[in-house]
Amino acid sequence: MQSYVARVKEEWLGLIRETEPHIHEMARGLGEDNARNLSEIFYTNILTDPQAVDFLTNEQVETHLKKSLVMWLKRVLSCSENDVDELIAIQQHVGEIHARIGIPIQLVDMGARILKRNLIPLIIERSGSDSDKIKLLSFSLSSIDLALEIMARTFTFGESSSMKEDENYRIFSLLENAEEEKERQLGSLLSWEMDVMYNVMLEADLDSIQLISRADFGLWFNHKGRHYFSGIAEVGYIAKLIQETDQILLKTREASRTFRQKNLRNDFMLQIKNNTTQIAALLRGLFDDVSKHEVGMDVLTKLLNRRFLAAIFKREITHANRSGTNLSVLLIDVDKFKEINDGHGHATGDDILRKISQVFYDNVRSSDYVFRYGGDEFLIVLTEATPAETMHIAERIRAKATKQAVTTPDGKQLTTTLSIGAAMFQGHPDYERLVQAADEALYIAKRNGRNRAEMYNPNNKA
Ligand SMILES: Nc1nc2c(ncn2[C@@H]2O[C@H](COP(=O)(O)OP(=O)(O)OP(=O)(O)O)[C@@H](O)[C@H]2O)c(=O)[nH]1
Repeated sequence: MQSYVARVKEEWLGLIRETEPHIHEMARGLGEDNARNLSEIFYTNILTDPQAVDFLTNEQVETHLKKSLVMWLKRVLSCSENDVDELIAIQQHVGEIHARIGIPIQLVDMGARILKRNLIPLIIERSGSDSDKIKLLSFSLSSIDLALEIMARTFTFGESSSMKEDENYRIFSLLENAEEEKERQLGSLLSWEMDVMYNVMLEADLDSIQLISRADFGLWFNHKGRHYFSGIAEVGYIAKLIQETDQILLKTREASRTFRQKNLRNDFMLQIKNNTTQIAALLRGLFDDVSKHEVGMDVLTKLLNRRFLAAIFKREITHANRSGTNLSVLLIDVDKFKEINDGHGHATGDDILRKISQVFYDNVRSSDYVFRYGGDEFLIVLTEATPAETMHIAERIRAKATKQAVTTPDGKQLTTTLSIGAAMFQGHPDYERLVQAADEALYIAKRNGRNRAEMYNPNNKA
């Protein structure tokens, strides 16, 4: 990304330098005179697309987005050498937001097309010589393309990492049923082994024995298992054993179509048994060792790791928008936690974090999500709770947490308090807005004396 930014900056500077000053003036005028109108046309068109409606509400468009597009157009068209760094940063920021919200790239492409198509007649209509108009057209379209390209680059960059987190979350959810999955796969491996044994004992044709890589277990392992546990050495050993087992089977098949010789039969069965036993042991180890926290849980508190925030919010925001149900967050901070650490040691601090994490966990429903957000900060996503219910849960958590005592190294009982900021989802597709609102409410809770919960109120700014 870094080298791309350096390259694109040079290109943008080149475009500005090679454009004559009076064309710059014309472009600035073009933006000043038409940005508002273009923004109207842009959103009228975009909102006819059902895909766009999932991401944009009319209210957002009216209150924020139209204005932002006006600003964007004016800035891109009047860009001077001194503005390039800032403009690149803006495009990257917008690209990041698009990725976070999960706007489909084809929607962005459609928007670009609408803008350019509507810009061309406006240039033709302007006063000036034909040659100047061609230069203006070239400068305007190139500037817009540069801006959109940076946006798209950042978008794809962000998208691929957010897709990775989606995938991690999927794997994490799957491993929540690890016990079940383990038993199923061990069963599947055993069933293949039994199949081989029966065939051998019945002196059946060896061709009727399926290769392990083609059997249910092998297919599961190659398509799913190896990805669930990717990066762990045992995965490689299992893959090798599967290959080796197939080799044994193929070689024996060649040597003898049936097992008339008893010693050949015994050798073969022993080798197969030996390999499947090893595979089973390795697989059992993999499932047992990869405890949840390594995949998605915070090690200390066993709560969700914040890297799943985006994946979970994306799903829950889509759900809330589609079904019109409530979505809310609580941002929780332990009061004066530094004093606890400093006064009683880090281990006591850790004990407190563990205890209150349990309170969070015990006081939300199973459809809610509890994240460790930072050191002594926690974030709870509440599904389908009204503002009153959200505050009720916040209050219950606050009250219960104050009753949690831990024993300090000098034998004293130590309790703590929490400050909580709550916010209700208002329809903005970018979850960071919601978290920011909760953060403002948390700030107010701290300012109003700590050990309290506050609901975000746009009229009561921090
Ligand atoms: N024991 C322990 N401490 C941690 C952990 N992570 C972060 N911290 C500490 O948490 C403290 C957080 O303190 P601050 O956020 O500065 O504020 P505070 O003392 O809670 O004060 P207020 O938030 O203003 O009430 C810092 O001292 C961190 O070192 C952890 O995993 N274990």
